[in-house]
Amino acid sequence: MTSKGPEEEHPSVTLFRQYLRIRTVQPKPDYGAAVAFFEETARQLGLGCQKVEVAPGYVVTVLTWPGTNPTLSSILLNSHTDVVPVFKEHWSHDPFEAFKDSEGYIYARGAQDMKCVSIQYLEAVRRLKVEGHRFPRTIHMTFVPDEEVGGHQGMELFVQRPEFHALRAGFALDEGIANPTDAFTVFYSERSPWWVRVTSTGRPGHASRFMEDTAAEKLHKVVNSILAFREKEWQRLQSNPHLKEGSVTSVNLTKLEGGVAYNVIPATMSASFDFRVAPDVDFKAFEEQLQSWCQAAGEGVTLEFAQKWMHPQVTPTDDSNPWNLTLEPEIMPAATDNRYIRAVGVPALGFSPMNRTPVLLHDHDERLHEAVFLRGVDIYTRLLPALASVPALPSDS
Ligand SMILES: CSCC[C@H](NC=O)C(=O)O
Ligand SMILES: [Zn+2]
Ligand SMILES: [Zn+2]
Repeated sequence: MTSKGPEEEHPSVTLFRQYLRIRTVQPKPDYGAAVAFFEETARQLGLGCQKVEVAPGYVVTVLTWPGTNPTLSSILLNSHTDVVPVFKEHWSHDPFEAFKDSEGYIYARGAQDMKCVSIQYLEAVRRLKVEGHRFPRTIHMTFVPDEEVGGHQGMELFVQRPEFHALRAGFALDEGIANPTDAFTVFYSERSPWWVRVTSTGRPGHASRFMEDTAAEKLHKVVNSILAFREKEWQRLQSNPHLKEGSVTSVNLTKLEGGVAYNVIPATMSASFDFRVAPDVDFKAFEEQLQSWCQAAGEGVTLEFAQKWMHPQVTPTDDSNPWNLTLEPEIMPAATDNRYIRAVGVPALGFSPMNRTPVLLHDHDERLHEAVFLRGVDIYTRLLPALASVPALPSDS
């Protein structure tokens, strides 16, 4: 892959790098600067711009390119504006400088997840508008806050608002994940996040004694049961080449809490788990399984949910592939705002046009090659006319 010198950088790459420099990093994202950036871009592109404050300080920016047939439902292009924190000392370059190396790799938090996609949507629309096109269906681009921490102050609230329903979205696109091969991955469903805290209570006392019924022993049993389940799912994934990561249920032990001193047996200890439940799992039976592992550990072991998504949806896909790209349909291993969009009945796919790219979302040295970025703009420039020209469907009336 070749790249141009800085003096002849493609303007779409320059805009991408400008956006990457806005510090929308959790836990204190500069959302004001991002909203101002999209307002200014809307002005330049001649697009309608609406701001919807879904919670105090949490604004969804909607940029609209009206279609020629207002009776048709619209195409929704969604992207989140926040990015995850960095461990700066592990980066080769400042993650908020959008440094481009001599080969053309752009280093920045958000380069893959998912500031690239936001700018690709905008640049594809810019090109199509400059070329004088109009399409029957309206294209809305939504730029939403808060995805990286669960979307509770972002898309989860937005889909319940009258402003969302007024968009009349008939089909949506949101983020996917890079693919290191020549193929592009398209996500048609997601695993459901269940965040579970198991709390064990037992007899306290002097830690020099063989006390019976301690919180730690019982917690240990539950941890063992859950980690044995993890191993079973891992083996199932490893042994079947047809299964992808999103098709099995994953779990990780992510927190252990409790205790006050070396020589005091604590009365309470807890373990927190991040489960990602595959869409074909019987949720009721799975919850009962969790409960029975707690009961089997002994008295006083309970569980609570900090997050429990119960509406897994699958967006139907068929073999028609108007994009002429090699596509690999998969279930998203992580959770994105697409789950909220699908839950209100809008078919949605997760797609970030990055092939031949290592998966670096949330990682150190997150980066994207400018040529891959620009090819993504080309892809949307071909995809959007196809989507926005789909003739009337039964669901449109
Ligand atoms: C479950 S709410 C958190 C959402 C988050 N999304 C992206 O990484 C995730 O952990 O999948
Ligand atoms: Zn993301
Ligand atoms: Zn993310």
